[in-house]
Amino acid sequence: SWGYQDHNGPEVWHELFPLANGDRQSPIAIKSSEVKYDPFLRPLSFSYDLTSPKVILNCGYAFSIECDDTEDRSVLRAGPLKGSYRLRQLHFHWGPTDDYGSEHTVDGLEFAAELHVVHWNSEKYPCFVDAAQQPDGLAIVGVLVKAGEHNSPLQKVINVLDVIKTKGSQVAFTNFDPSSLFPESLDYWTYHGSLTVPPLLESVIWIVLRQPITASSEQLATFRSLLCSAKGEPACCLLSNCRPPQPLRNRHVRAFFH
Ligand SMILES: CC(C)NC[C@H](O)COc1ccc(S(N)(=O)=O)cc1
Ligand SMILES: [Zn+2]
Repeated sequence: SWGYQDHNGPEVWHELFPLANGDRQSPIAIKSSEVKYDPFLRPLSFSYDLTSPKVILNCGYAFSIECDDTEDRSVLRAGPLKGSYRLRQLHFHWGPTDDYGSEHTVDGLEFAAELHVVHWNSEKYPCFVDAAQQPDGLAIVGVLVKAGEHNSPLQKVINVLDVIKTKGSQVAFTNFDPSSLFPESLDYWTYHGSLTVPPLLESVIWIVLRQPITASSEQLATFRSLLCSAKGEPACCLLSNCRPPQPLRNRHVRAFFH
């Protein structure tokens, strides 16, 4: 199936997933000189319940912290959004070295990694899978990660990665506040895009925070020690799981700040 190697990576995803060549694909290259300040955009408002996260899972193409989204306990509101979006999961993308690995880029700058905090429109749709089929179904907060200082809230996540080395493994993971990974400034850019992995559904209101967070080189190296192979298969390290920027086509990026 699809992955991030030459034979099954982003350059060939269109063979199985025609949306790969769609007109609202993600990620994109953000050019700060071409964004438009929108005075009608509001500050982001989120309220996360520490007990929403339940398990951390190696899904083969990343690791994700899966949350209990059976009720509105952890939600994202305001910003560019109409209504309330419920927290579903959070995960990271990274590269083979600290020199690149983010999915969104800013003025040609690639960051070492990128955090995605995934929410779905629980006011309009009954569940994540339905919402993921709708143009306003998902809201994903993207946080750029640059190599630098050790990140202590992130260390809580990194400490369990050795227990979920192989694809399909999972372990309990709770009492965690996803906003502990956010930078101090909630300034953001926003645009309409897609999932950045197959099925590449064009259902995402992207909210990319301007201020990166940091992680140490050692912390970033731990991401790359995860395996995309299952237990008993020949070991294959997940060295990179970032999709390159996609054509902007007929889209504008709006800024909350100016
Ligand atoms: C049935 C489909 C919707 N299943 C989707 C699957 O759970 C993966 O969900 C996701 C969710 C978010 C992202 S990203 N990188 O755009 O934030 C990628 C895949
Ligand atoms: Zn992602």
